[in-house]
Amino acid sequence: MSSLANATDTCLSTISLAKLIRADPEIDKELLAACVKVGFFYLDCNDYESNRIVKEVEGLFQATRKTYDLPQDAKDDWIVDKDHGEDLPVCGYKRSGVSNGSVVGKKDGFEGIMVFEHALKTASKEERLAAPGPLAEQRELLSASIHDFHTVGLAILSSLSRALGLPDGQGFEHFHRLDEKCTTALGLLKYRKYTPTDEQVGHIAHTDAGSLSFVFSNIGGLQVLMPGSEQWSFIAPRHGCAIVNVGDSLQFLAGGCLRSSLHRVVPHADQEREEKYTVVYLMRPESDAMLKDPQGNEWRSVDWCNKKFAVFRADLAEMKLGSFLTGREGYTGMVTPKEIAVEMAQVM
Ligand SMILES: O=C(O)CCC(=O)C(=O)O
Ligand SMILES: [Fe+2]
Repeated sequence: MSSLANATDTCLSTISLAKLIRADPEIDKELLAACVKVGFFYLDCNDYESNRIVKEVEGLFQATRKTYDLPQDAKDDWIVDKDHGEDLPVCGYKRSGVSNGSVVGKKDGFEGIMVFEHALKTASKEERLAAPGPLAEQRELLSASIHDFHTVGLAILSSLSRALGLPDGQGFEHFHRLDEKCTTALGLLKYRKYTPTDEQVGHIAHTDAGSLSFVFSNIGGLQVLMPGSEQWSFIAPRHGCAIVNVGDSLQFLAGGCLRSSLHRVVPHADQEREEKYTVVYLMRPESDAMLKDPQGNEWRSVDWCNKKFAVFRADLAEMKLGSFLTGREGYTGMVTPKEIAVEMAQVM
């Protein structure tokens, strides 16, 4: 269906974080337009508080690289392969290749670590953080950056609520109160270097379960299916900018008027030379927030997240049932190895 052969870098709106935090009136309209049309935008963090977030993200990349350089055994100690119960661990790890990937017949090509916001906040300060060494050593950085991302997320949610004219007290931010129990997590991902014979490649096409995702990567590979087309386009990483997207929960809270966009990660020419690392803040509503999907079914926020994870882990036949994964009935948005070969040959 889709062809990588025509894939190009897409052009997204850029929102200034400094203006957003100042609640500049222009921003409300710009942000709403971006979230209605594409559901993806760049958030330029370079102009905010002497680059605080940019520096934090650099620190997180360093800690991520160190963590993935640990021996496999040390990472396996943190494996989590089950639903989010009521009490989340501080940290969970998944190996590469445990789910379906973005290429037909291949498994996923990334290792992932999730650091859960609520568990991190409530963890005993007297004890060492229950996380791999390089992350436990960076507890302050993890806490500070997660706090900053939450603040930025609330500013986006308030801006969208203003732009939509939601009554006072009913804005999206009220479903994301600081300190309430939630499945919000900081994801630290490492994608394998790409070789055509590798059986583990990319990240399957999906919409995000939560409200807002903030993605930072060293190299390309992330693609969005542009609304109203069958064209997948690369979203190039930009220094100091988060690539922000709307997830299912916010789409549901907004009654469908904000777009939870379909995206995936496929090999990019840069990935033949180096591994792709991603730092992603996955902001999700409070666990007890109630959501209504497009079919009118009601979900507790935590149950919607768990449903998505179960689909991620399922075999292909089960994945295709319903529209949980991609928002489209039976659609998996996979590419063929041939399409990748054509794309790579064009770029070289
Ligand atoms: O690694 C990326 O570029 C995207 C990651 C992503 O889509 C996710 O974690 O939900
Ligand atoms: Fe995603």
